[in-house]
Amino acid sequence: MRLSFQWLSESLTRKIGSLSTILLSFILVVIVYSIIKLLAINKEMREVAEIDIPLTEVIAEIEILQLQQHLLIRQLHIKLDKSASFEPLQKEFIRLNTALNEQLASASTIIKEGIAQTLITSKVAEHQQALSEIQVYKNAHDKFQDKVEHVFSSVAKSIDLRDEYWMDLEKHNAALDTQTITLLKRVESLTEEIAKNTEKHEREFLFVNAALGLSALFIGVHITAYIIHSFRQRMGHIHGQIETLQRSIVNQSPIDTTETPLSTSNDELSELANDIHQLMQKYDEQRSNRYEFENQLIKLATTDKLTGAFNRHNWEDALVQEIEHAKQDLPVSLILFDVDHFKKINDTHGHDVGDKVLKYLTFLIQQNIRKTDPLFRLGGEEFAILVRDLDLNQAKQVAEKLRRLIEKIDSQTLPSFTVSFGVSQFIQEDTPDSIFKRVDRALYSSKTQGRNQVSSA
Ligand SMILES: Nc1nc2c(ncn2[C@@H]2O[C@H](COP(=O)(O)OP(=O)(O)OP(=O)(O)O)[C@@H](O)[C@H]2O)c(=O)[nH]1
Repeated sequence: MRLSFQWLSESLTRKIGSLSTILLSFILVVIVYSIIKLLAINKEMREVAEIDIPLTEVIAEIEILQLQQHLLIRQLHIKLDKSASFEPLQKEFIRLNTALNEQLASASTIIKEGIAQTLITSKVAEHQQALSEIQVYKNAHDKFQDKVEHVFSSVAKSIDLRDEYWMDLEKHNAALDTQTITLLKRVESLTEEIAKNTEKHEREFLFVNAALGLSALFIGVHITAYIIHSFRQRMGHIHGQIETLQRSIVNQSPIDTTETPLSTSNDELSELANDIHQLMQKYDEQRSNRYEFENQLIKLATTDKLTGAFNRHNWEDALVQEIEHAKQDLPVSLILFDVDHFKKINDTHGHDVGDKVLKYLTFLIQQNIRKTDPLFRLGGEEFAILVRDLDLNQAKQVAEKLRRLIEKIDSQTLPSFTVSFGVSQFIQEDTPDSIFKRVDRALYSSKTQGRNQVSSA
C-alpha cells in the first residue's frame, strides 16, 4: 500500500515509463505465448501433412492393391478351370506384389522416420501399433505370396491343385482383406484424432490470444486515460495559478495562495506548479511592499512635513470633488483660518516656537473635527477644512467651537494665540476659484474686524 502511494508521487516520466514497461511486458508475454502456440500448432499440422495424410494414402493404396490381388486370384482360379493362359495373370500378380511391397515399405518408413525425427508427437504408441500391424500384414502377405507362387509353379508343371488348397488361399486372401481394412481404419482414426486436436488447439490459441489482446488493449486504454487525467489535472492547477497571477497583475490585487495550495507530488508538473506557487508568493510580497512604498510616497507628496496636515498637492482636486457633491444638492462647506499676528509670535518667541504653535494648532484641530473632514495647510499659517454634509450655519458652529478651543489654550511651553475664521458653503455654480475667493473674503472680514472671530460669506 505504502509502495503504491510512493509510486503515485513519483516523477511523471518514471510513472509513464513504468506503466509503458508493464504494457510492453504484457505485449511481450502475448507475443511469446503466440509464438510457442503457433510452433506447437505448426508441428501438429506438419504431423498431419507429413505423416498421417501420406500414411492414410499409402494404406488406402495397399487396400486397393490387396483387393486387386484378391480379384486376380479369383480370375486365376477361373482361368485354370478353363485351361486358359495364365502368364499375363502371373505378370500382373508380380506387378501387384511389387507395388504392395513398395507401399508397405513406404508405410513403415513414414512411421519410423516420423518417430525418429519426432514429427510424431501425439499417439506415438498407436503409431507403433500400426507399424507392427503393417509388419504382421507383410508377414501374412509373404506367406500368401509363397502360396500363390506355388500355384503358378504347379500350373507350370500341370499339377492339379486340390479344392482345399484353393479354399485355404481364398481364406488367406480374405484375412488379408480384413487386415488391410483394420489397418486403414486405425490410421484414419489416428489422423482424425490428430486433426481434431489440432483444430482444438487452434481454437484455444485464438481464444487465449483474443483474451490477451483485449487485456493488453484494456491496460493500454487505462494507462492512456491515467496519463491524460494526470496531465489535465496538473495543467488545470497550473492554469488556475497563472490566471490568479494574471488577475493580480491586472487589478493590482493581493494573491490568495491558499486557493492554489502546494502540491505534495514529486512529478515534474507538480514541481512546476510549486515553482509558480513560490513565484506567486514572491510577487505578492513585492506587490505589497511596492504598495506600501507607493502609499508612503503618496503620503510624503500630499502631507505637510511640519504639521502632518494635507498640503496643497490635492487641494484643487478636493475642491472640484466637493463642487460635484454640491451639484447633487448635498451640503458641503469650507472653513478657512489663519493664525493672528503670527509674524509677531515668530519675532517674539522665535521661529521654533512658531513651528510648535503650528504643530499644536494642527493637532488640536484634528482632535476636534470628524475623521472624514480633511485639514489642509495652504501655506504659512493659513489652513482650510472641507466639511461635507454641513451647511453654512453648521460649519460656522464648528469654526466657532474651534476658535474658542484655541483661545482657551493654556500651555506652559506655548504662547497664547488666536485664530480668525472665514466660512462659506459651496453652491452648484462654484468653481475652485470662486469658492476660495468667497471664503477668503470672509476670513479677510474677520481679520479686518478685529481678528479672533468667525465670518461667513
Ligand atoms: N515659524 C514659522 N513661521 C512661518 C512659517 N511659514 C510662514 N511663517 C511666517 O509667518 C508669518 C506670517 O506673517 P503675515 O503674513 O504678516 O501674517 P500675520 O503676522 O499672521 O498677520 P495677520 O495674518 O494679518 O494676522 C511670516 O513672518 C512668515 O515668515 C513656518 O512654517 N514657520
